[in-house]
Amino acid sequence: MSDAIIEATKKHPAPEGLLYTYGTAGFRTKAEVLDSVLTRVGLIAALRSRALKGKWIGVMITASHNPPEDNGVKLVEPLGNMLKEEWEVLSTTMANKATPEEVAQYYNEIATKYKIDLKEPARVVVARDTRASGARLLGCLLDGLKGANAEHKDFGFLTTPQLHYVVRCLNTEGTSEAYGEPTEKGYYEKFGAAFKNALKGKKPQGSLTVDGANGVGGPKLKELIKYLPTKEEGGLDIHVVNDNVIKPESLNVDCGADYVKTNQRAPPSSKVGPLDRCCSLDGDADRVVYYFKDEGGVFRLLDGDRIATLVASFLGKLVEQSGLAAKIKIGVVQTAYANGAATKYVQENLKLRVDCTPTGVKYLHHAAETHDIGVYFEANGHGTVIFSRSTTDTIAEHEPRNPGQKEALDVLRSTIELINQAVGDALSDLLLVEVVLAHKSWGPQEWLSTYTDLPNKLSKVIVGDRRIFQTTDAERRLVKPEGVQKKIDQEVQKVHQGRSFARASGTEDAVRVYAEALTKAEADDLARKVSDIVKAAGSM
Ligand SMILES: CC(=O)N[C@H]1[C@@H](OP(=O)(O)O)O[C@H](CO)[C@@H](O)[C@@H]1O
Ligand SMILES: [Mg+2]
Repeated sequence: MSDAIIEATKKHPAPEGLLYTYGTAGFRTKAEVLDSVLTRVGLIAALRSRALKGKWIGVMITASHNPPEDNGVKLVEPLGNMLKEEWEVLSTTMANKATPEEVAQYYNEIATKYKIDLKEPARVVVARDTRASGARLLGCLLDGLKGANAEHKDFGFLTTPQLHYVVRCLNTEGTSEAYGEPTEKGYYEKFGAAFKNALKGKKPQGSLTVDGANGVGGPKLKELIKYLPTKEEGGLDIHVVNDNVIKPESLNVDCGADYVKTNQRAPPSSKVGPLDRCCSLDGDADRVVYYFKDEGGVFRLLDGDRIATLVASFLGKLVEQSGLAAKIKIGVVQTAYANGAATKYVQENLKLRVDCTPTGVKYLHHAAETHDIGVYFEANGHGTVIFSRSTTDTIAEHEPRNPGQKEALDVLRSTIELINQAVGDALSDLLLVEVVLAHKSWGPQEWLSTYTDLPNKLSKVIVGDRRIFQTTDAERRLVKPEGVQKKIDQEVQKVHQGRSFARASGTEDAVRVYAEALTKAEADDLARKVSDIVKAAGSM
């Protein structure tokens, strides 16, 4: 075995002087320096599968919303969750081993430490987004899998959530927890049918224009549309734009969820009329944000916070109408980037509990698991809803007492089917939003009117070493460098309804500064002041 591993690793030598980290979203950097990482990720995936007695492990090659020249890779656990943290550390160490011999030695060390039987089968399922470098990197990964004598299935192009779906299906096939058919077609069939059932005869109003960020989401959505009821059948009128995957250099350029959320504007190519619903996916279709032009022609954003509040209120009502309010409690999980107005709305109007976690889906997902129904979304549009096992059982077994309860219960059950519980999924999320809007007979303006966002600003500050910025309280306060938080507090107090925090990014070499206040001018000014404080502290 060691010889095969040495051979595979030799084919893709690690560039000198680079340090790789398995961060919040796996390994992610310029594609040209990722070959060696992919081969080693293949080895880790094989070990992880063997450690779990041959369960299927997923490997997704993507750099999400990053520019076209970047790429990345992340591992998926058997039920579609993010990689266990302990294994993130092993992956980082493996990626940074200098020589093929050291790689092979470390492979064996991991096997010894975790008592992994190297004769166990290893099963790995692979997919990628539409980046030009994907094919080459896939080759590097397959070399690693071959070196570790792992069996693999290559699904070609998939969205990240589709891969998570397939992994979960493969590992639950034939059990009482079976999630669906472990194929791309199975995904479309499952979510297509759930959409139709969850609509329950309600007809979506108007049309929806979906910006595919020129990534894998566009063509996959077009495929999904074939499984949805047509407009004539009472379905949704969907238009897909920015779906040019033939030109991978256009990926995420002047389009996509990150562009819209960060710039707080529609893609320049957008041509829709007032009150037309639009949404943008990111490069691997695990994020979605909605927006529209109001009657005065002003751009209005409906971000992840909005999706969370919309969905939480809908589910809350269904639970109540089904007669289950006493048994099932809903919680909402946010990060510090959630708009203060959204947090207040959930607590005061929806009367639901809000938890705040550090940035990164794994933290949100984990916190959401403590609720009967956990609704979690990052403000940037990444999120989903998860139902505890006992909640799913309660809903499945509940006997409705009257036609009203039955009606609500039917919708609730189909809605559960419509949600990709493995991971935040832009395609499933957008169908969910459409179902909720159809049931409420709401257009985007009604959705927007639920509360008013506080004006806000997100900035990036480049510093010498971002690791000196250490936080507490779900990243809302700095503990180091000393004295910096006090200076931030002083600035926050000077503006109306001010809130601001600074934290080191987990995916970029920068410190992010967020500020919100009663007026846009105050929010911008606060962001500038706090950025100056961070810059000064970072250059000491
Ligand atoms: C403010 C922001 O949007 N941060 C993003 C970004 O994390 P940073 O650690 O802030 O770089 O990338 C993460 C991975 O995609 C995503 O989970 C998170 O929401
Ligand atoms: Mg993404």
